Amino acid sequence: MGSPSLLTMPSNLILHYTSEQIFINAMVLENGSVAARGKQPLFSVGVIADVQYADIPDGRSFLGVPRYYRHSILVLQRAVQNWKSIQKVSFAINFGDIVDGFCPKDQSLHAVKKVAAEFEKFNGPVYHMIGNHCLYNLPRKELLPLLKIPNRNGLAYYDFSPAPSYRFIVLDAFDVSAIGWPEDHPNTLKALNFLNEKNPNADKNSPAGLTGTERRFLKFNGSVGQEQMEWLNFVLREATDAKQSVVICSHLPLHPGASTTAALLWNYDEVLDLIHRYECVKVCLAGHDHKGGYAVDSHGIHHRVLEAALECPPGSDAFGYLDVYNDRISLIGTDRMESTEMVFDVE
Ligand SMILES: Nc1ccn([C@@H]2O[C@H](COP(=O)(O)O)[C@@H](O)[C@H]2O)c(=O)n1
Ligand SMILES: O=P(O)(O)OC[C@H](O)CO
Repeated sequence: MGSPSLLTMPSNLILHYTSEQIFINAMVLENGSVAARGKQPLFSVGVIADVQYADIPDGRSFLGVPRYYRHSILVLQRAVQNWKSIQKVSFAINFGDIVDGFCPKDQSLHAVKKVAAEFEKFNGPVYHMIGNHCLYNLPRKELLPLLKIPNRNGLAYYDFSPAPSYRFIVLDAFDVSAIGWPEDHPNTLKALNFLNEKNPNADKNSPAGLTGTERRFLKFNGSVGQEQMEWLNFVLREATDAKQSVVICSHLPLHPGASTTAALLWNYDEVLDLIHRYECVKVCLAGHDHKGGYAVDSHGIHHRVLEAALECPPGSDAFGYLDVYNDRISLIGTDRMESTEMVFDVE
């Protein structure tokens, strides 16, 4: 990138420009002072959710919403091209469910590798998280190395700091879950006991008879276990001490205002209680609830659930990128992914 130059044009606008980009950076007010305007982001991040690729004919969700299993990888390809064309996008986050549960099991490994290879065409790091559909296809011990997901004893939670003033936390929403662990694993047994207690239906994926937020007690969801909660508390304290703003990423949504109740993390309430003890969390991003959603909670935290790539009719798209500033994160969506401006207070 060339070194920035200063122009004045017209008389009250100050432009910084480089050979690659021109942006309005400040405006001279009538009293002669200079107001910051249209600042450059600290960094930008590509985002996509629920690709759910499978080499099978189009289908529908249980509720009848069309799903385009072969087209979704084309959406991912266009997302990667888009992120590559925007030079400021320095890394990307995939919000889980890269391959669909209907993928024939003898093709699972090939399908996961094929989607992972598309992400690798991006010229920067890609941070993945696991979703229920990933776990229908491959056990954790195969999946995590393929997606290069950092893990502790198979638990896929981690954090990273792309700039001194920011910390990203990736949760493992299927920590206590009836999918993905061996049948006799303590977390499988804990999850099955929990579902038996909370969901009276023979099909534990059915929310029939459950009301309000109880509808989340479904087998295709999961929860953050105790060890992960302790880690989350530790990272939030560290981020607070370092005066960092935190973005939490999870396949399962954390707030009922931003998601259908049937898609929520089982213990979303406990996670919210914990993050509300701190002031560092500014934005929570998720996938899983394909139609997408947005809400600001009682503590001013923005919850944005991303629209799914899987449900894009051929030729349409759902991906985006985040422009990250000190006091706001702008999601710039393409096509079916809505743009969202998330403004927050910083100390
Ligand atoms: N209202 C619903 C929604 C879902 N199910 C069950 O969940 C499975 C997965 O649903 P999809 O959203 O992926 O189509 C589905 O096969 C049903 O078993 C349900 O029972 N009631
Ligand atoms: O991505 P799926 O197929 O697990 O569906 C999740 C549901 O849409 C959540 O409401």
